[in-house]
Amino acid sequence: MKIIIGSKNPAKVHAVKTAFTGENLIFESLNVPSEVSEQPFSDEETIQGAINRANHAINLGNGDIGIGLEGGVHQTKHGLFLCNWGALVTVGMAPIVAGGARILLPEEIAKRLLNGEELGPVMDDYAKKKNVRKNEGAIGIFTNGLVNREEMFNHVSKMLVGQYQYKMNKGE
Ligand SMILES: O=P(O)(O)OP(=O)(O)OP(=O)(O)OC[C@H]1O[C@@H](n2cnc3c(O)ncnc32)[C@H](O)[C@@H]1O
Repeated sequence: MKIIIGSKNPAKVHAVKTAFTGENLIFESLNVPSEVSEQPFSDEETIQGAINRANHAINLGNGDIGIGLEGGVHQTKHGLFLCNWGALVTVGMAPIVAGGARILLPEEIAKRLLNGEELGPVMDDYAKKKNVRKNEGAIGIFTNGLVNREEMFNHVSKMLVGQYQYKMNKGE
């Protein structure tokens, strides 16, 4: 089975690879467009980005399964939350979607995003590190390393694969 991952971000690629079990699995990772804003600003937009990435991945890579993972933020009356979504697409099935754990972003980060900055560079600046988005992620920084981005996306990926297996077993 050929699984195409719609990103070359190592935190995402490792997260997907370790979510699948079984034999004869071939993985390929491709940079594909999300066709949403560089910084998605709602659950709706972030889900759409994940689905778009999954669709582009399966088509471009000529795979059996396409996976898209997308990071964004979502405004609530309690503040701006980090949100992450994943989508799995395969022929003959509606897209399967799953969401990741979410945490409230500090006010100083939220302000910068509301002023149009992107979370990736803002996190590097805030944490005085390079490529936070490819490593522990904002979730890793703000949970003191207890939950990192790969782990969070691995949970999302397992929820995608598990739902896919359930539907396949039921013959849906
Ligand atoms: O290489 P790709 O797959 O594009 O990965 P990405 O991290 O750049 O892209 P996402 O679409 O997942 O995230 C959208 C934006 O939010 C940033 N972002 C999202 N979650 C983040 C996190 O946990 N830590 C740091 N930046 C994050 C990210 O860097 C982008 O600027």
